[in-house]
Amino acid sequence: MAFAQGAAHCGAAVFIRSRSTLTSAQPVHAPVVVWFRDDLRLADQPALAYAAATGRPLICLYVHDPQAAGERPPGGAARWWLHETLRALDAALRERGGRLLLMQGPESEMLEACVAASGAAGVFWNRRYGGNERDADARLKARLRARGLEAESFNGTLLYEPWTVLNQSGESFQVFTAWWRACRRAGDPPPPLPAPQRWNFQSLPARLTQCALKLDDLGFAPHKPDWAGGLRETWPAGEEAALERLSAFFADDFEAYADERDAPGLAVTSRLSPYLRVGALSPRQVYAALKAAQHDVKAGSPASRETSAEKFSSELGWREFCYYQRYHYPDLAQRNLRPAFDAMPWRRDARGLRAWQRGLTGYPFVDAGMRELWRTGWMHNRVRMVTASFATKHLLLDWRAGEQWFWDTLVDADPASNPANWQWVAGSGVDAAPYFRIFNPVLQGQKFDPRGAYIREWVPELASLPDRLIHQPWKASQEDLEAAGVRLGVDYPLPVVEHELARARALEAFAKTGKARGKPAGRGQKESE
Ligand SMILES: Cc1cc2nc3c(=O)[nH]c(=O)nc-3n(C[C@H](O)[C@H](O)[C@H](O)COP(=O)(O)OP(=O)(O)OC[C@H]3O[C@@H](n4cnc5c(N)ncnc54)[C@H](O)[C@@H]3O)c2cc1C
Repeated sequence: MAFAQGAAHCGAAVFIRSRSTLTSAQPVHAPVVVWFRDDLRLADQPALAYAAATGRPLICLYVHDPQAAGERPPGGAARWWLHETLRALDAALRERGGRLLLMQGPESEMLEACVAASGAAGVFWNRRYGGNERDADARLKARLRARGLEAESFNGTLLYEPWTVLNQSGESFQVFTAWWRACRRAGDPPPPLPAPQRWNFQSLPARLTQCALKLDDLGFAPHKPDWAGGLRETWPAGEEAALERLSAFFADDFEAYADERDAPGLAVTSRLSPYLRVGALSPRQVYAALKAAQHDVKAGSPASRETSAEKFSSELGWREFCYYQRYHYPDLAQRNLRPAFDAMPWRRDARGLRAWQRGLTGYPFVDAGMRELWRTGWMHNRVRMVTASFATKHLLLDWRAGEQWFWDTLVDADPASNPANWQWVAGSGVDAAPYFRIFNPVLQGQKFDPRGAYIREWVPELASLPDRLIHQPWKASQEDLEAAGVRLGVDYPLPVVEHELARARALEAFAKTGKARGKPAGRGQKESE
């Protein structure tokens, strides 16, 4: 903490000393600043491409602001992932003769300090979509422009800007299918931009290097204890790793995607979400790869390619729709989008919450998911739905409690996709699953993991149970349990709640919310900065 304060102070001092240079005309050799945020890559990075095209020397900046624009700071797993991705970006820039300048402190103060100390002629960034972030970016852009600097923002995160797709009344869409159809009618997004061919970096003045931090100083990586072993084994970081994952998915798994994407034990989904989250990869790059695969005869039969392409592009669509919601409902992570849910009698159940978090609910499919999450920082989508349903319906926990746990433990924890999906599962969101659709965790497991491969991997204490019992060990006879070496209630818990009772309790609670189904109230349509 002392270090952070020191860095902030250092930045402010530089800013004040150099303020006068900002008002004069910028000399031709003045550098430009690329402010990296959720776009930690070199290719299809519109702000970087624009900056490089000016021909001016580049300063590549990343600012860690623990309270960035009043938004929620990243959770533990996301911080580790950010650390690794920043390291990879810095290495990529160094290979090209530059570096990533790291600063810590209030972000607009740090940015203006960087501008002042370097005499920069312009600042370029890709947009963010949180309400506070957009307001902060708009203010910053106005301040920089008022001082005669060029300040420009770009779309580096989405296929379709959220204010461009509205219904016939000029309002935001509430239903995914109608919204996605409208997006598709708008045509394909532009193709991805290549990484700059020529690199010209500004050598950093001493005033700036004094304020620069080392990556380890940000404190993103765990030390004592180092709990990130499972994350490290699972996720190679950076743009190169992201592009490899992208190619591997389309070469190996794409054809099976439509049929097998719901089976967590088969691992055919792309696993691109962590890379998309930090922008090591852009959605336009993914979309372009999808289009190429659709026409690639090596990617399977035409029919399977078509259905896989349809499914996969609609999943990318869901990502976009989550951002659309974040844009139109800036308090997506805090407020029930359907006000009727304000009357929901959520339970305060610390024991239940803890059992769920630790993967000890007694429902093997749920527990496998929660343990996969804890170990790898990721969970398969089907299992995310089942575990979130279990938390909000079987345990009647407020969706915000579950969302917060995912926020802390997911490497892909996303300010749009996480709350939007939690509200979808809970029933409180836009175009949400009806609350009365309550997943049966046993049937879900039997359907999507029929041989129990996924459970055997993540709940090894049950590995020797036969397939017919692995989803419901409480139905096993004493003989079966002994043969499998399981002592129920000792090696593995009995269910924390009985399914039918939990279901009835959830429906009764839901009835208390009344039938009111108000239209979610959003904020006006205004472009992002
Ligand atoms: C309760 C819950 C919480 C979630 N939290 C997050 C989160 O914090 N961050 C996150 O990226 N995703 C989240 N998701 C969505 C989804 O589970 C993940 O995006 C997906 O599992 C990532 O795996 P993949 O890359 O292999 O997906 P694929 O099936 O290969 O899909 C390709 C891409 O499409 C996007 N996508 C797929 N499904 C969804 C979806 N339902 N919503 C939004 N985008 C989607 C992702 O960017 C994904 O990488 C959540 C889902 C649920 C049910």
